[in-house]
Amino acid sequence: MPVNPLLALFENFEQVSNFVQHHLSNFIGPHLQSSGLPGSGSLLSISSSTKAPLAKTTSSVQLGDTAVKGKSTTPVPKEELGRATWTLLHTLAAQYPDNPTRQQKKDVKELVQILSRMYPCRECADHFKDILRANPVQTGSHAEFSQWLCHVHNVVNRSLDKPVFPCERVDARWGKLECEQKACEIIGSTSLFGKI
Ligand SMILES: Cc1cc2nc3c(=O)[nH]c(=O)nc-3n(C[C@H](O)[C@H](O)[C@H](O)COP(=O)(O)OP(=O)(O)OC[C@H]3O[C@@H](n4cnc5c(N)ncnc54)[C@H](O)[C@@H]3O)c2cc1C
Repeated sequence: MPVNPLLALFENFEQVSNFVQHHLSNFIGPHLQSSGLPGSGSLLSISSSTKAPLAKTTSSVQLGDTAVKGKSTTPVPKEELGRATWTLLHTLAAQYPDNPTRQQKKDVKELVQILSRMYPCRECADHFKDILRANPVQTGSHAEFSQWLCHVHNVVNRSLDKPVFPCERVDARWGKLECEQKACEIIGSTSLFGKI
């Protein structure tokens, strides 16, 4: 029986997506979905355009023999993707421990490298690769990682003629998630599992 090439494409996409989700879940933990992000309307926000409309969805899209329910039909704008990605990275940095384990340092480095290869905006990914070459990721502690991230975000800001963010205020802008009983603590934290 002939194989539908679209099905093969979807299977590949699903594998990549699962891989990225697996890496991200190492940092965010299983409770992110039920938590709100703090500070999204913060006074320290330097952007005036944070309310991009969400991509439209349809209840059912016909693709050959396959019905894909609830999938987005509108491409995500570069700006929206950027805001979502920075939110993920800064929130992760806010939760990154003062004394990370070796595994956590390795994971965060890998995550950043994977982003620079797989970020779904080619121009941005290539730009980010150059930035990483000049600014290797700093993972020694919460302060190191969040300041490094603020710095590289500012490098991108400058290249886009956006205002530079004052990095001494990064902890005020990007707080930790509010979760009961340390439920948002990233997996592998020294306090939960001991040092690796
Ligand atoms: C890795 C990466 C590379 C990108 N490269 C490109 C590119 O080459 N070309 C392109 O057009 N777009 C690129 N983008 C998208 C771009 O950076 C913005 O996300 C997008 O233009 C939307 O900008 P924004 O003004 O809404 O705020 P964003 O830059 O998305 O920032 C979101 C919020 O973060 C806060 N913030 C801003 N700067 C900092 C900082 N330094 N530290 C901490 N918090 C801060 C502000 O409150 C701001 O509202 C890239 C995004 C990422 C994640």
